[in-house]
Amino acid sequence: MSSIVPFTSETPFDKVLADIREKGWSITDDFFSDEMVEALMSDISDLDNSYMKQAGVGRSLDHQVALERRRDYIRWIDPVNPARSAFLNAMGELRLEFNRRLFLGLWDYEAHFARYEEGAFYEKHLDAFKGKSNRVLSTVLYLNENWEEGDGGEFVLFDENDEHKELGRFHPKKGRLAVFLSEEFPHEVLKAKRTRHSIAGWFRVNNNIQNNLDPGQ
Ligand SMILES: O=C(O)CCC(=O)C(=O)O
Ligand SMILES: [Fe+2]
Repeated sequence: MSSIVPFTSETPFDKVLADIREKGWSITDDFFSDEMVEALMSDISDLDNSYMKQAGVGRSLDHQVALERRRDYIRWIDPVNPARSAFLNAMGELRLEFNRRLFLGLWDYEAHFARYEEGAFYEKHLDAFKGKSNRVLSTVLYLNENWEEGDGGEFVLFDENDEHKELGRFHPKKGRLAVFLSEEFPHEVLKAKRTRHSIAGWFRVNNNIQNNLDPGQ
């Protein structure tokens, strides 16, 4: 076990759970302790692009790199050091809370670091298509110190019933956590004007689609 204290609040999950129950999405600042977010940021900052891969779109055999649609570098997270272990454990606790209090039956959680270099973006998309994916809830934790107006890279969330109606634009600022229903909410990442770091993740159910447990992308 690591010695990183993940949360500062005594009741870290309440707001996220209430938001998801009421509207299906949540933006929460300071969900994790500064210590946790800073450990994750220093971890990803040390990763050279050559240890990451150009992200693609589509799953499994349909998977392809599509630079006109997204331009981030990713690295999947395994519990190989204290920061990554603490993060996966904390998200595991959140998973259990979702199951206890909202009966979502979430089976596991997968996540990757993402790096958007200057000029990178991710066009509007859904993280899961109905009946085609095990992804139920998407999460994005932002790691960037001092993100300012003009730095671009906003996360834009759209209405579940009208993909042209914006629900909000959010800076990818340090410690901010976005959570939303993967099949319901279109979203995009606007062009970043400086390097932008985050951790994107998905809580999944075990639908056993085509005898495959949703292979990582
Ligand atoms: O980084 C973000 O704000 C969103 C990333 C995203 O939509 C994804 O990786 O699927
Ligand atoms: Fe997404």
